[in-house]
Amino acid sequence: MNSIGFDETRVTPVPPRLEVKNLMRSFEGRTVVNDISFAIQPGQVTCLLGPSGCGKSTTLRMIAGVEMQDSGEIYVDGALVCDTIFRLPPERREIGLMFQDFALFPHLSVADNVAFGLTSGSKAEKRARVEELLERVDLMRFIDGYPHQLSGGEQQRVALARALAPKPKIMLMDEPFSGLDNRLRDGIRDETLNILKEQDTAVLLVTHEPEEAMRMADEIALMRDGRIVQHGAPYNVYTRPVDRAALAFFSDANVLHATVEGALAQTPFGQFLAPGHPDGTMVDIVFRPQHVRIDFDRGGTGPKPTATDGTAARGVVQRARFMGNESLVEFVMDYDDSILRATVPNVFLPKVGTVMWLTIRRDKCFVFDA
Ligand SMILES: Nc1ncnc2c1ncn2[C@@H]1O[C@H](COP(=O)(O)OP(=O)(O)OP(=O)(O)O)[C@@H](O)[C@H]1O
Repeated sequence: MNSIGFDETRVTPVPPRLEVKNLMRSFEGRTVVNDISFAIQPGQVTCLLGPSGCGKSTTLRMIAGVEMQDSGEIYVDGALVCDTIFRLPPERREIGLMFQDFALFPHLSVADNVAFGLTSGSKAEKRARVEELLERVDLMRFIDGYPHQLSGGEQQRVALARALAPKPKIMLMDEPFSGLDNRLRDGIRDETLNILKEQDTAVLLVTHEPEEAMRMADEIALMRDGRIVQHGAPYNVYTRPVDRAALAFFSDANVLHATVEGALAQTPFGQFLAPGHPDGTMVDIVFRPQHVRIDFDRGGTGPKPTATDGTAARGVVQRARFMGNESLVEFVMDYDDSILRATVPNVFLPKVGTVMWLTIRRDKCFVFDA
């Protein structure tokens, strides 16, 4: 009982719109989806992000009902949709699908394509729903046209309208924007997201592109070898990676190798705290190129050591490239001839062979078991 006499323990929690529990799937003795669990709320976008072959599409196909799991359960609004005994057919799951090849029916008009999934309602009601959706995706002028008369982006918007027509509770999207050219993609991504949020649809988006996941997701589930290795808000997944591979999936990564002595790792950039790593173990100190600071050589010395940046180490410019918003400078380091990369905002293109001193932002480094 709380202070206003309300018994919070008797409130039934609202179940997630989509919940999957312990999904498993093997092909020919190889486990490709390994104990996947997650939940998505209405209006929330979760991205399954991972390299090719890690099991993203298989997970999505099991939720859609076109692939059967070996074990595990799928729930929609708290109701069981599929386990190893019970299986609701795909068309009764109230799930919409969008894929890269959005496969509109070429012989059907735009209106008939959008109406395709509408099974109930009178002819007039169906027509009204089609018009409402085509208005929403700004394609009313094409209502009587055919797919071949539309650009890739317009076809994609028709596919979205078609998927939304039966008012699905959940939208499953498998790399839906990868067939579009860059100029179109950002606009269509944002517009699609606005519409799905507006309709309170729970969205599961599969992608192998970190930028797409960061741009679209409320939550990212990072997958590797059939497992979710990290799950959280994009900011947390990016800034607190669980391991070196998770960090390197989002950006270029520099690595220093060191051995731990007395909970400290000694490196050419000074000491790093390595709590929890026993003495004698090898660790990788990993950091992104944007967290490397560059200083000019001052008669054979670099900047003085500081608590935040540690000791400077000397390197020689091997390559410098202008990348648009930033410049990428590659150094061969004096201490072991390894390569370190630094990015600098705007234009900074030092000549090959220039001697410089590098320091690393200590608070942006991660110490992982090697
Ligand atoms: N029907 C099948 N029979 C045999 N192996 C399969 C089958 N479907 C998928 N696989 C294998 O399962 C693994 C995971 O495939 P899946 O399509 O889920 O990966 P993905 O992460 O979506 O990759 P991509 O981004 O390339 O589509 C792959 O190695 C694939 O070859």
